[in-house]
Amino acid sequence: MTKILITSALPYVNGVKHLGNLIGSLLPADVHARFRRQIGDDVLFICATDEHGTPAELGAVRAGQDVRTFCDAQHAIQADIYRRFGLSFDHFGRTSSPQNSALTQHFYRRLDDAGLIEERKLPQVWSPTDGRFLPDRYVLGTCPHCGDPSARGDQCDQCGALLDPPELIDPRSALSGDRALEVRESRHLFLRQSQLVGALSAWIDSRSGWPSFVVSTAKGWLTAELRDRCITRDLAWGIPVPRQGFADKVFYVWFDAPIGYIAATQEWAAAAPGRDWRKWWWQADDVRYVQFLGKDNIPFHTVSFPATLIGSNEPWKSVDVIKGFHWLNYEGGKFSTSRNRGIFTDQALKELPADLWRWWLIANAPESADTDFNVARFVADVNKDLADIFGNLVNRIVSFAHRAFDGRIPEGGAPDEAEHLLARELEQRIATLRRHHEALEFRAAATATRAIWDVANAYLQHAAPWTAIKSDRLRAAIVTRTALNLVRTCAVLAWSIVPGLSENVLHAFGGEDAAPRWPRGPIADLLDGGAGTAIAPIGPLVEKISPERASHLAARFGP
Ligand SMILES: Nc1ncnc2c1ncn2[C@@H]1O[C@H](COP(=O)(O)OP(=O)(O)OP(=O)(O)O)[C@@H](O)[C@H]1O
Ligand SMILES: [Zn+2]
Repeated sequence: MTKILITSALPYVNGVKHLGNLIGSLLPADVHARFRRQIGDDVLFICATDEHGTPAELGAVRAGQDVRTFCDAQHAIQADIYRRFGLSFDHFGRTSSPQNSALTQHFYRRLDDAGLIEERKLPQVWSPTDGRFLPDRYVLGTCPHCGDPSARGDQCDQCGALLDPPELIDPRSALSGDRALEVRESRHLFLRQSQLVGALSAWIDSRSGWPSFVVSTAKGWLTAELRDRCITRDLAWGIPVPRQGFADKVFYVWFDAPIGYIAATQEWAAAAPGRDWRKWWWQADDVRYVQFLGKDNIPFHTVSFPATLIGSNEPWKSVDVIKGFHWLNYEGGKFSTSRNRGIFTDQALKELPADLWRWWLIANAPESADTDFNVARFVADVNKDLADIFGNLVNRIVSFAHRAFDGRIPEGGAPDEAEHLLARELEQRIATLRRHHEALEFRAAATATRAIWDVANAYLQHAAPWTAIKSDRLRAAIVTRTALNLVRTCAVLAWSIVPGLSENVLHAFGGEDAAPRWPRGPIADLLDGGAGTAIAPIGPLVEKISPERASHLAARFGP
């Protein structure tokens, strides 16, 4: 049994996430966690909302709430959506927890003791009207690189440039619109990442199994002149900086957010007796740690956070594998939260069951390149894969068993050549599927899952128990028994990707396992077993998306 720690990039607290966020981090992490539980590994799957920083403060201002109240509500909204999407976190925490505050201050002290923190004076934008410094997104203005007039102090969404507020042209306050801004000096703390280039390079070289673009992005940051990173901000909302002269400052959100993986594990441990977070994070050489994220998060997880962990000189667990994703784009353009472009997770669930989205996203995960979401393709793929192939398979054999065998797995008859062939083929295909899951190859895992459904359909079509029953009841019995077991096996194998659909099937077979076990032992025995088991009727497993509904989706979410 392997101990597997899985974390997904922390969704920012501000607002409902879109399908791009889902496939770029949360969903593949869930599929992997489920698969690992199925093969009997000891899994801990941790996530949290990332709650500090200026977008949360500004969101609260817009909502007319204090930041804590705003974050409480936003966290609850996201937690509910992820539960309905079937994301099986062991804990979904919050970076605004007391645990994260204590731990972030601990890391700061360790880094300071190691000589890796430096105080510097920085020019910062000050608003006389607001009576405060305006970091990051508190300043709006024109991008100095592309001239876009809607750039924010931390970033230009148009050209992607990372910015500092004083660089903006025609700057104004996001709070009051004040244009009479001044630049004043303010003291800040820097994490001296430049001192750690050697250690970070050696650390990256000691890892394996990362997608090549993750490695090259990480190395790109290390070979380029690695800049020391400012880890404090002139804000009120955030984790206080325990240092003289810093009473009105907090840590920068990107300093405390990844520490939140550990803090959320502490929250998990505090929630029930007998749980020990140290087993996962402290001298945890027996743990395999896999992180899931979208490509813009790579530098923070391959440079900044490891710098914090390594710089602390303590035996913290660092990530073994970083599974990065490219972008899921939407109908030829970008998903955009600020422009409300694309399909958002709450709307998706109002339209269709979670598993339809889960299936398509995993089958089309942007693993090796950016991928486009397109409503027409989505409808066609889901109808074919889930309704025509998987759903039809289940309905045909279960309803036949009810017509011909009283809704039970029939007894009698012996496996013939067709069943032997089927068992051999399945044995190989299950091994292939398992290899893809282990290698974090999600598209290939979906393809291999669908291929098994195809094999099952072909067997059923060819062995045709509805014909056999007219002349040879024993032959019809063995085919029905085989096909029912095959359907159950298909459901078990697909569970990590489409847990809701699979559980509908497994419950009909009387299965109640929290995580249905991956097939063990000879497949031939599995296919021949279970005689006498009653199977509850299953209605249509997947309702096909009708042309009317497809037009509605296209009209609502089209380009
Ligand atoms: N279009 C996308 N495709 C794949 N992954 C994405 C996409 N957009 C964001 N992500 C990933 O989603 C995760 C959560 O991101 P976060 O909540 O911080 O939103 P974000 O990066 O600000 O995205 P946006 O600005 O589009 O809302 C991150 O790992 C990020 O890389
Ligand atoms: Zn720009």
